[in-house]
Amino acid sequence: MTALLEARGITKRFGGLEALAGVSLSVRKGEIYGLIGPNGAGKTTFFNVLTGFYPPDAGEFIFDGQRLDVRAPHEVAAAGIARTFQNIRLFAHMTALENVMVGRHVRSRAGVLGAVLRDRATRAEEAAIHERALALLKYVGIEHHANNLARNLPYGDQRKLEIARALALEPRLLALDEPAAGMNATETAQLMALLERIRHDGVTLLLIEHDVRLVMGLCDRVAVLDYGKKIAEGTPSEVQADPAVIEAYLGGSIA
Ligand SMILES: Nc1ncnc2c1ncn2[C@@H]1O[C@H](COP(=O)(O)OP(=O)(O)OP(=O)(O)O)[C@@H](O)[C@H]1O
Repeated sequence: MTALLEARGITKRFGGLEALAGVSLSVRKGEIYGLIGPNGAGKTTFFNVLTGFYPPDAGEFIFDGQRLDVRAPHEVAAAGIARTFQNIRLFAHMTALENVMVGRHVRSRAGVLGAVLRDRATRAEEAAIHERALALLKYVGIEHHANNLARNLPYGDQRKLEIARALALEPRLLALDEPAAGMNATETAQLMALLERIRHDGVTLLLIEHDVRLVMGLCDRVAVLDYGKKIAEGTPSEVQADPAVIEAYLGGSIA
């Protein structure tokens, strides 16, 4: 399998703190790749550097064979990478449907002028965006919430809505920061089925997750970060048995 995303020596410092110390890893096309590690290990920082929130102090990302040169978060979306956040970031006062339509507009061709003039081509594009947004809500299983305000959705459904909005960008890589956080067992099981389906439909997944059952049950490979360094990489069972990993998790088993 070829690499979709390669991180080469990614380093990020905050003052004297090295949050990422030369992290290299490679996510293959079509796999579900987990990024795990204790609190403060640098996982979210890795996502933030990947998605243009912070520039790296050293290192580079190669995406689908090309150097990823992003200076702002919207550029990474155009390159084919979408993400969700640890703390849900939805437009709380917009409906579920509108939240997904906003994501979709990044891919629209009408632009600002078209939106102002609202010519026939623009109206046709709007209708298509509306259709597609509805289809995405259905895909993640929350079409019944289309006209409800995002903030009124149950927590697990807000997480699914975030995923629908990210999918509206038609990413080749979907980066999920703790997608199961705050979910109960039923919601987590539904989420796992959804993530499998997304992968099956051709999107590569990179996810940060603390839920061990989800990581072990879903990921093809995982990398373990500890104090900004990659200390292990392999299949979930390989990593689980790695002494350095057990040590990083304070001497306990991570299962
Ligand atoms: N903007 C920032 N300014 C200063 N320090 C930061 C910043 N962002 C992250 N850090 C620090 O970098 C380190 C790595 O943080 P990060 O959030 O990436 O860890 P994490 O592995 O995602 O942890 P968690 O599992 O708790 O979310 C931490 O020590 C954190 O305090």
